[in-house]
Amino acid sequence: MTDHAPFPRSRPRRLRRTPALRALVREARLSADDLIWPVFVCDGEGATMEVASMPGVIRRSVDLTAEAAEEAFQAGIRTICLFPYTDAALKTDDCAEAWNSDNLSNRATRAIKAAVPGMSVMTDVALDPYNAQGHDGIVRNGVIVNDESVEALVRMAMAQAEAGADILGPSDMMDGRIGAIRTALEEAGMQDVTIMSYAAKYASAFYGPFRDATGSSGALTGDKKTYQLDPLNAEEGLRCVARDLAEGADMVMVKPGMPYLDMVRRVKDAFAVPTFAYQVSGEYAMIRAAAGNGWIDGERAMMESLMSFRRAGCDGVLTYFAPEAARLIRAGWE
Ligand SMILES: NCc1[nH]cc(CCC(=O)O)c1CC(=O)O
Repeated sequence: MTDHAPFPRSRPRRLRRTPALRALVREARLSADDLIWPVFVCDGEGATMEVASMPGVIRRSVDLTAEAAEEAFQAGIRTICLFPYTDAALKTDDCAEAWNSDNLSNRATRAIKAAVPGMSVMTDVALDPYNAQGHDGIVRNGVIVNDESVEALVRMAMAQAEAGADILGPSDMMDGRIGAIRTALEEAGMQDVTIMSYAAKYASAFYGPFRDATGSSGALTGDKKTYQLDPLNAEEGLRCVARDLAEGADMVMVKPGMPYLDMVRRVKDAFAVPTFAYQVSGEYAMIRAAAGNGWIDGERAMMESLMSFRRAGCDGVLTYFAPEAARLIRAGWE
């Protein structure tokens, strides 16, 4: 970096004086193209359910999800990510509902692709919505077994790809799943399906409201520390990113978002690949709760948080704020 001239030759405030000058030297931009909207899908028709710990977020039945996708598309959102709220009766130890071609997530994928062909659909590859044990992998005698879980994840991923998913998002953190899914896609002639790997995914308290939203918090026994990363480990996160890229991931993700922006920057600098972050449910809940209490300006805090992802090096962000932020961007937010 070049040294700047000493004061008063250098007066950095010169470039901050007017909106035009500030815009001229702005380094990063936030556009609706950078936003991926995670949505919760529930059973029924014309049905909505509120999520208590995520004010403003609702679960929608498949028909209303397709409608919401259409509206979001009008606002500029071009990728949507599906999470099913699965009936407890469909949760089993073998997680078979995960690869049912007519499960909620696959029905929603087809409905969205039919209603809004230009919308990219991303799906979640992990067994937790379908697992009686609430874990992302199959549990045998209290142990989350890796290789058997990977086989199940491959079946799940293939069902999602067949339903028309554009982006598969393995969020399970089992070893070897990216390679196994990539191989299966190639063998099935579905070589154009993309994979966004949840590569550096940490064992986080910030997922709490999400587990309520998908109904997996009740089922979960214990924690996810044997497969999700230790929050203190940065190098291990980088190794996971390297591994997932070597196995065939097209894009990688860091998760959660705001407490892990250092990881975003390190991943982007080290690998120079499409890099994403997930601003998770707990981050959303914090901003909403503080805003709801009048303690912060919710709109400005939302936009600033999203801009911080871009500054840190993210190509895009998964955020529950996506439609709201897209509308503000449309309206000329600076
Ligand atoms: N495979 C589970 C999954 N996929 C996305 C999230 C969290 C998203 C959020 O908190 O918004 C989780 C939760 C978890 O790992 O327990």
